[in-house]
Amino acid sequence: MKKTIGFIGSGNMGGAIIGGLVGSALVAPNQVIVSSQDNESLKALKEQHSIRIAADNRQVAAESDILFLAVKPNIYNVVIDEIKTAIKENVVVVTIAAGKSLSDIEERFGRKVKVVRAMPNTPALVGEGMTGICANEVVNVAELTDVKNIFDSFGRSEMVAEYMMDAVTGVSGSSPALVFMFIESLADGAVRGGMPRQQAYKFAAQAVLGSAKMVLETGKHPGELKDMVCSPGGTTIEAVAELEKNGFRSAVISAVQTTIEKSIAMSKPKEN
Ligand SMILES: NC(=O)C1=CN([C@@H]2O[C@H](COP(=O)(O)OP(=O)(O)OC[C@H]3O[C@@H](n4cnc5c(N)ncnc54)[C@H](OP(=O)(O)O)[C@@H]3O)[C@@H](O)[C@H]2O)C=CC1
Ligand SMILES: O=C(O)[C@@H]1CCC=N1
Repeated sequence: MKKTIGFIGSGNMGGAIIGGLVGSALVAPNQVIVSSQDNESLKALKEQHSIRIAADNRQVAAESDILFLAVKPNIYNVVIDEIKTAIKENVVVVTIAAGKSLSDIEERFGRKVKVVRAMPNTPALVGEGMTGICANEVVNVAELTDVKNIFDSFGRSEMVAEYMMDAVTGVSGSSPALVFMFIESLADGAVRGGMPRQQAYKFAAQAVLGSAKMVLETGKHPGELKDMVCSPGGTTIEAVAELEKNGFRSAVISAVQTTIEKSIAMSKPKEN
């Protein structure tokens, strides 16, 4: 890809996308330009990935063909107000903010800019991201393909209707936090059984990684894969019964539902 890819914001998600993108070799490091308020993270990104650091947000806006807004949702309006007179005529703006709709972004720019709305996740950093994507009608097929290729370069992505973006936020945007809690809990259980902690994290994480791969690669229903682990009268069914007793599935469903509700609440208009 010959385009310049810009990032405003170099925090957890911006940093993960930059790391994944540069690692994938889809673009050369000097095609990536970043600005942020956080000089420490900019320095670290430059040292690690040899990308270009801009003097300010307007420089990134002026040079980018594809411009990622990777700041917190409550900073979007400030950043858009700052850059809206600096962007290139045909720039594709990519928003990754929870609860920011395509029309929120268009309205703030005050004109029909090309906008792609994406919900990625931090596993992008290790090439295993999952991203839901939608776009407004002025983004053409070639532009959308370029943006999708960026997300595909560090994992998987799928086009979804915009109304599904709140569910995407729950099931893959936020869910890594829940999975990390699950891994931590599995490891705590193993530590309780006498395993050294670092070793327990490795065993737990590899079990989760392998289980996820089985879902993706066998195409079998997760319930069938669970049944394959549960020997009659064995150890696993004891754990399954214990989790059911404690409302595990219901707790996870409610947790995802709360992220969806929060994402919807965040999209309600507020001034800043
Ligand atoms: N974290 C995640 O897992 C995911 C996050 N997202 C979305 O990504 C976006 C960023 O989240 P996340 O990376 O976690 O947040 P972070 O706070 O980690 O990163 C935001 C970055 O923007 C910088 N920043 C703040 N104000 C400005 C400004 N005016 N101009 C330029 N840079 C600025 C921050 O600097 P400083 O730290 O100095 O304030 C920081 O580097 C959010 O909109 C979020 O909804 C989407 C999917 C997953
Ligand atoms: O917690 C958040 O709001 C962001 C969006 C999805 C993951 N992190």
